Amino acid sequence: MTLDTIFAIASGIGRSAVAIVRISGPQTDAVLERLLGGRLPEPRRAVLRRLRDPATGEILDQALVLRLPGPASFTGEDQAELQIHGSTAVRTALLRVLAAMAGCRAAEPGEFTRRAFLNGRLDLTEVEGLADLIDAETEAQRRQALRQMEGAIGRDVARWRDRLVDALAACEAALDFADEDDVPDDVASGVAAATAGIHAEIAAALAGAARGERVRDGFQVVIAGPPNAGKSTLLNALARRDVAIVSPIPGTTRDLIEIRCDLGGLPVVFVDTAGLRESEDLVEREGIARARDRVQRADLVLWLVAADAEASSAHPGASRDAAAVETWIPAAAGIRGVEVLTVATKSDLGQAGDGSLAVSAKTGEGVPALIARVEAVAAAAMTHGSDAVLTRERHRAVLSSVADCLDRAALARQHGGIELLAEDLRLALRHLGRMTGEVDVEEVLDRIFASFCIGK
Ligand SMILES: Nc1nc2c(ncn2[C@@H]2O[C@H](COP(=O)(O)OP(=O)(O)OP(=O)(O)O)[C@@H](O)[C@H]2O)c(=O)[nH]1
Ligand SMILES: [K+]
Ligand SMILES: [Mg+2]
Repeated sequence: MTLDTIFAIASGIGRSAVAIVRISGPQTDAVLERLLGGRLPEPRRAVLRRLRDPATGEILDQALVLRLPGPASFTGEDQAELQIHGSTAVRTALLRVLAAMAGCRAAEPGEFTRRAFLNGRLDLTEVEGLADLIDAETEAQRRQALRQMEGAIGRDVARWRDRLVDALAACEAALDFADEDDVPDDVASGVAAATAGIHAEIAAALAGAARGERVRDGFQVVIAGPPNAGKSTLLNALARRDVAIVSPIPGTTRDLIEIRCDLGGLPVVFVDTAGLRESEDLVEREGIARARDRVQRADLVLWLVAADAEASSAHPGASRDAAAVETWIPAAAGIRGVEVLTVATKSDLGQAGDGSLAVSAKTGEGVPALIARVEAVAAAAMTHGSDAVLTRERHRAVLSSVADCLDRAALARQHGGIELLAEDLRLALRHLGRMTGEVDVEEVLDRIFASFCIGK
């Protein structure tokens, strides 16, 4: 099977001073020869050359040309990179000429990385780390993605794998030599010690998984409270732009509105929600249902109570005293098991209850203090202890299956035979192989590569 040679602009869309065109595949040198009119540059040395349309001889551009022969390239194949001028006209002309060359075609999103994976240059977790690094918006995300791209997960998986393979080999040796089905004592205790050790390490990794996922997806702060508490006004103040509609009419907001922020290098997502109250309006009820759902999945809820709460409260008989309102409303709204920070809004209109943060989105008073509080809570949740290793739900699912197999292996050792024990260890190894992509995972691959941009 001969592979196509693929090409793509790797430097993003739109006009720029310089654009980078990447080429990878068996025809790379032939393509370069034709574009340069003979004489290939030395490997890994940047040279300034003219690019020509081989069909007409017309000069397309001057480019910095880099030839990167495989297998020591990103994809593992012969590769080249052309730094051209980043105008639409130059890009279009070069892409047209490349597309016309035999065996060449435009790359699919993530196709360079897919080839790197298939050629063993990256394992699946490193591919994920690379995808996250390209998407990283904050320092915490950059650090975490870089660690993963450099093989942090792969190294743990390799250690667990080695020890499982040893344990399995001991079982199989015992199977070959024992006359009966019982596990010889010395083999059994050695295998038990190994699997218990691996199990403990996997449990520790799983315990830190939520932290890693939070860094990747952002710490979720949901702004909730009764209608007209000033939720949308606060979101706009945090975003410093007019994201959400504000009005004196209670029940203005229906959709969830998200903004992503960088608080001291940590990714934080603020979500504005529909005011919580009983409503007959079909659309508002749907908005309230979405708000409740989002509140339950929040890392932190900002419960907003207005200084003029009585006027806007949805609850008949609500106390005029803001302090009393704040103590019963989050629980009355069914918020449980989620960290809640009560915020007294519209402080320009009156006195807030004691103990709560007072803000006025109108004057800006108290907003920096609120941001500092949120940042402190987010920092405690995301940077506590050692750096997290697992960063995706996929990792958690794979390692949970491995842990289940090890639990079964422990039972097999006590109650079953060595055959069963060996089978559970084999299964554990198979599951572990899904983590790094050694075991066939086409569906996972398609999902991961589809999220890449073109040219990577
Ligand atoms: N004086 C004053 N008025 C405010 C402040 N924040 C909001 N308001 C006013 O309060 C009213 C309601 O504000 P919104 O931001 O729409 O309130 P909300 O909580 O999003 O309301 P719903 O989306 O309907 O649940 C508007 O008239 C705002 O101008 C504030 O800090 N001070
Ligand atoms: K409103
Ligand atoms: Mg609103």
